[in-house]
Amino acid sequence: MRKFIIIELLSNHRLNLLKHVRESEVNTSLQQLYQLWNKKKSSNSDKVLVEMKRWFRDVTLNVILMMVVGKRIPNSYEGVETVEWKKSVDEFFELGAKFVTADAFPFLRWLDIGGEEKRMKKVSKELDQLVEGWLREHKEKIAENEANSEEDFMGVMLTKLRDVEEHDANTINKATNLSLVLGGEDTTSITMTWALALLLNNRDALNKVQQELDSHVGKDKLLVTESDAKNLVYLQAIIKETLRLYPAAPLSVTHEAIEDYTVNGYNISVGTWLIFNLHKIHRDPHIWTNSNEFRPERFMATHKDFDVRGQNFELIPFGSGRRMCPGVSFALQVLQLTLANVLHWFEFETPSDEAIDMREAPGLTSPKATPLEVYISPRLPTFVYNSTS
Ligand code: HEM
Repeated sequence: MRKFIIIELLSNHRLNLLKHVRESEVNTSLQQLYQLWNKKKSSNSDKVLVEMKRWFRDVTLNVILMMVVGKRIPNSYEGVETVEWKKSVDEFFELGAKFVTADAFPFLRWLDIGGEEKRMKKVSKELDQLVEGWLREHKEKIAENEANSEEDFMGVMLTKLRDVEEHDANTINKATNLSLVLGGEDTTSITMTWALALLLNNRDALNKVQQELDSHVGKDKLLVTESDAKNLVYLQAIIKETLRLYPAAPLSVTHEAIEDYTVNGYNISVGTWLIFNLHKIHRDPHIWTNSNEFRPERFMATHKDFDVRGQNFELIPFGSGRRMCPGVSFALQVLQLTLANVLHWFEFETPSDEAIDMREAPGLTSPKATPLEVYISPRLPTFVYNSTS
């Protein structure tokens, strides 16, 4: 399934073919944000308060949903949540990060202390019903018009799994598409939320990236394209520094040893769970000077040749090796394109010019975590927003 996903969806070749989806979704979301600003601005102030965490989440979800199941969701950053199933997704992540007694003491599992297993079963059912609905719609669409069947990944999978027994084919299709939505949405949008929060606390870096945009793109051009974004080296350094300080999966994904082996002098026996503390590795003071500070410049000087694709073990926000994140290229494209555009289109300010308390974790998706509410105002001349290209 990993190979299939990479070949059919996440390879550089496939991603290039889907460039228009990313550019169009980012453009639509920016237009909506601009319209929101236009509607809410007052005669005494051109600043409008927006919940950017929700905006980042909506744009990421729309890019992924369009590619995977050919769907979009309505905006939620204007106030109320518009899609009921996001609550199930939030609960999924909350439960995934929870310490469950039975993980450490399996013999206590039958007691389900804290009731987490019961909640997990409930969430799993809700998410299954969601993706079941998408699958049903796809089948109905194909029954009406076979020609449209391969417009998105779920459609491609339906064709490829034609010869597999129906119950198994449905399970494989639902599980694969759900794992893509769950694996890609939260991680990518959290990283953008952290990046903006870090930039708001480091105004020099914010000014510098906007200057880079002005010199490479120019204030008379509305949309930053993916080919423009490739040349924004300071923005890329900001993304790496954000992924270093706030890896979206700080403890990565738990691995289980499938055989006995020795690593670095430690004997690991079969069945052992291995949890990678990426947060700690990324802040190792022996590797990173001023390891807790946000210094994107390090990726243009001392760590110029470091990338995040699993080759430099000191920086592995996407993991490394044969189970590393297959969505790395796609995630980097979405991060670069969305951040480049939103920083090009708008000025940002925190309410009452206060620094954001990073311990309050604006990046977390949990409904209890702090939203990232900031003032936005346009930074390009009005005629540019009114132009269509
Ligand atoms: C900033 C964005 C992202 C980060 C930081 C991230 C990070 C990770 C990490 C740390 C792992 C575990 C690697 C390991 O087990 O060693 C992982 C696995 C995975 N990621 Fe991502 N990811 C991101 C975006 C995405 C996207 C956009 C997708 C798909 C559209 C995706 C799909 C997956 C899948 C399917 C796996 C499981 C792979 C396997 O078990 O073989 N991720 N990701």
